[in-house]
Amino acid sequence: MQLHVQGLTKHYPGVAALDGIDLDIASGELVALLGPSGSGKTTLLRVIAGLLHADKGRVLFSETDATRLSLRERNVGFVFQHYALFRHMTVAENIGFGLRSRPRARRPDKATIAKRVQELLQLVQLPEHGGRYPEQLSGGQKQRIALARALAIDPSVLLLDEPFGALDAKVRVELRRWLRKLHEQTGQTTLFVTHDQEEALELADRVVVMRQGKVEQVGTPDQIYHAPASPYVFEFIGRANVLDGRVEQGRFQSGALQLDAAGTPDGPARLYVRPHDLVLSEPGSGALPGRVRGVLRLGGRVTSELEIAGHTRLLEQETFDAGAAPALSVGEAVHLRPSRYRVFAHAE
Ligand SMILES: Nc1ncnc2c1ncn2[C@@H]1O[C@H](COP(=O)(O)OP(=O)(O)OP(=O)(O)O)[C@@H](O)[C@H]1O
Repeated sequence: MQLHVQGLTKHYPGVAALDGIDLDIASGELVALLGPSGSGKTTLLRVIAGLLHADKGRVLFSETDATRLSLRERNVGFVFQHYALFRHMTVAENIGFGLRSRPRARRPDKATIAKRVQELLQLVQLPEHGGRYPEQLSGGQKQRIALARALAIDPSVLLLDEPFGALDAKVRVELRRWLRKLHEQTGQTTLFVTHDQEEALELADRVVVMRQGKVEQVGTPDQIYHAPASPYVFEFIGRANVLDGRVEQGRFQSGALQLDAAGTPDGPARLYVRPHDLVLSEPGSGALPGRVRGVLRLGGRVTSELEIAGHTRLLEQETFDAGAAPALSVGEAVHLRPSRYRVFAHAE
């Protein structure tokens, strides 16, 4: 099932939670909605689910206009961070709930429901847990059961709102890999809300970066990370070194540094470089002279904090291979060049 969102707008007093959102999700895609707190992720998910009505705009499931349909009619599956399982029901009863509560004409018989529940328990890799009660499960197991419950109704789309947000870091990482595998098995069109960049980049086919009720960029994890469309995306997605300068006739200049910046208009500009895209180079090659302020080793990663001469900003250099890391020492003079970078015009 495809999902289309057209011109969705939702205002609360003094805030545009959604400000003209357009989005097209292909059938079978796993898309992450990524943005800081308050950017409108949950509001968008709730409007798609039919839990909340937008002021303007449309939601379509393939060709069907779902804008006026109720939650039940939309037949979406959702899992929220705190959408607890029914405590008084066993795991199996929880999973079968959506099917049991269908109108009589569309309700499968008991044996069919039991078979479907068992299939789903297998799918979420908890085949022996059907008779347990939610309180007898770990946090991660509860969310896997919540996912099984959401899948039981063969939903048109699966909507997940920070489903692993309440779990500790190690379990989160395990579950996100598990979810990716599960998605490959089910092929279910899925929209996944997170404010964790790593989670979005690792899990999703495409990432939608949101900012103040608007879509800032849509792209594959690679595009979002390596070709961010704006300074906002660059700084939100990973670590960034920022250097002020100017673009003149398609070249970015900052002190001795000169780089190609074709496509960026002449005038004040900013250079954005990921810490691992900064490399040591020979002096006199138009590279930036700097001095080592500190060296931090964390496992196999060495992060060097460098002060660039003539600039107050600190740049960092890191390598993931400690063995190959140049042995920088504090106070040492170095020269640096970005191997990969983006230049954006910057209003002074
Ligand atoms: N019921 C409401 N009444 C008033 N303002 C609201 C309401 N719900 C959301 N908002 C506002 O709308 C904006 C978007 O909120 P939303 O919960 O969608 O953001 P979010 O990106 O999901 O944030 P978080 O990651 O913190 O959940 C915020 O500024 C929020 O304060």
